Amino acid sequence: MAKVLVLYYSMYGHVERIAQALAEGARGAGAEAAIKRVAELVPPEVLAKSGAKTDQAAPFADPQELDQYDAVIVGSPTRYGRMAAQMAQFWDQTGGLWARNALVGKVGSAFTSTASQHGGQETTLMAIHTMLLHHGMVLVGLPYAAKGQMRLDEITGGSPYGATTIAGGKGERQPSGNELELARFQGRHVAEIAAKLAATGG
Ligand SMILES: Cc1cc2nc3c(=O)[nH]c(=O)nc-3n(C[C@H](O)[C@H](O)[C@H](O)COP(=O)(O)O)c2cc1C
Repeated sequence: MAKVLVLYYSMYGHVERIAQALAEGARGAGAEAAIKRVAELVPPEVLAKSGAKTDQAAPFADPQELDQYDAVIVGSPTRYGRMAAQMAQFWDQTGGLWARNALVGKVGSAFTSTASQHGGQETTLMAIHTMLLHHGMVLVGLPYAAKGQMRLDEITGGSPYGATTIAGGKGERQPSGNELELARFQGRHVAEIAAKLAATGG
């Protein structure tokens, strides 16, 4: 059974919801899936003023635990077309893992949320991919076999690089059924590939 970590940062809950769907998908493929988040860097009074969702059930991850998983799926809201500082700061503490090649050959995957439809989802996903490649991870995206990403009858996230959602300028839009289904597909796909790699000792 593959061990999958869905590792996320979410200020307003959109990325958190996609993280849950990814874990559901991974569990559906027989994996053991944990959902954890990274530490907040914004002061509590600023968070309160900005209406942040502070009640998130996921425990905080320790950067040193990443080598315990067969796959790590990394999600961050898009900030100026790249990942949030909270997520980058977490990975900036993984130099020791990098130095001993601890994540080489494990599966890495990415997901994100933007306010606007064309607000930089792919650049964020690929920035996460770059980071995962530096660790020697094997990238898994969201194949077009997940047909929901071709939909044109409604506004939808989802790209071959990973699951996404569109939150709206005030965070008023929640992940749609289609976006959650795409995230479940990605979670299943990651778990299946991680299980195959683990079975071959990869
Ligand atoms: C500093 C900052 C920069 C942002 N940059 C972008 C951006 O480049 N493109 C975009 O569409 N949304 C941008 N947003 C909106 C966030 O992506 C949005 O709040 C997030 O996707 C919601 O996800 P969450 O609920 O998981 O926090 C930005 C938000 C902040 C606070």
